[in-house]
Amino acid sequence: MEKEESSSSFSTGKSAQEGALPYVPDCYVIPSSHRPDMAPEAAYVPIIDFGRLNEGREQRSMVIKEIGNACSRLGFFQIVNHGICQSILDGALSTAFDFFKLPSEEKMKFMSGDVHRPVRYSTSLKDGIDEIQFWRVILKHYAHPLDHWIDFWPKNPPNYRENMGKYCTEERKLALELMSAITESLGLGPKYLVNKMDEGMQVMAVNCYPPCPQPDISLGLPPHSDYTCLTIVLQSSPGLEILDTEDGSWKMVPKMQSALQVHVGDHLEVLSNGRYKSVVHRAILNRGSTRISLASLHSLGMDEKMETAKELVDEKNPKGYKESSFRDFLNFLSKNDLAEGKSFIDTLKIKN
Ligand SMILES: O=C(O)CCC(=O)C(=O)O
Ligand SMILES: [Fe+2]
Repeated sequence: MEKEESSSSFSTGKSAQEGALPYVPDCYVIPSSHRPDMAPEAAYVPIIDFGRLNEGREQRSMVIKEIGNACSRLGFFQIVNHGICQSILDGALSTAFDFFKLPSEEKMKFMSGDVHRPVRYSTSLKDGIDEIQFWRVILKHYAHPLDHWIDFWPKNPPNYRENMGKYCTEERKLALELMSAITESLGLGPKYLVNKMDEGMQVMAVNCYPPCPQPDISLGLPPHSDYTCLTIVLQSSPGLEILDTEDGSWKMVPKMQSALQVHVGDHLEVLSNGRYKSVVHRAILNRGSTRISLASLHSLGMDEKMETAKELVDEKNPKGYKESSFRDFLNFLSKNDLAEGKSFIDTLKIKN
């Protein structure tokens, strides 16, 4: 595939080795200022024992406090004892690996650059002509309500729908419980968003980062925050970095067996009137092995506007954000390039 020199601030137009990996983007070199440190410092990430939420009032209120602290300090935490059994986690990761190993024709059936498509396969963020390509392939599909979407998912590998379906169902239950805990931590009560979340969207981003010959000059995913209320991620190996807003450095999220990562998304920042900030993150690469991450993106319904909770607005804390929906984000994404540093949350901020 020939690629024109991109106008993106990241692009140098250098080509990847021909023929090594057929689906890998051509143009993956990023400017030196954005290149990853190959020995990054580890992030100090809170680990929350989720099981304690249901172990009586006292334990619950301690966990809620821990979640609130993690959301306001980092916008990120890991959860253990989350109730999803290991065989479901393993099954989802292994079927994702198998999907990406399929012959290219099979995956190409889902290829699309249209961000509004409910199921799509892509070799970069958008497939636009003017953008830097990142070293990632992705299958994205809607996942809730499951019986509405599952028939659109890949039929191959043969266990994809069953394994990924089980995983998505469990993830969603967990997301609802987490959202209840989060609204409680904001003083809004556990039921504040229950109905809207019940009717909300779940998008599964199945990310695959093949081994990269030059991980020191490229990225799997550029810095971004998710548009969501929250995102829950399962990874096969480390590779996620989060931006430490205190010192402006990138820190590697340590891998913890069976843990799930929770990202505060833009819509939660809006709801909380900025008390909780969406976490800026990126994916780095390695030479040796393919990394898979399953990001389950949870938001309100397609056209349901997320607004700032009026309970969190007062004279000292005026409303800081405009309302927006998932569709508003998709429209933003179709016109803007995240790789150029465009950020959805910036478009929502009200200058007081
Ligand atoms: O690969 C990862 O760990 C991060 C994935 C991610 O940020 C996303 O899909 O939005
Ligand atoms: Fe993300």
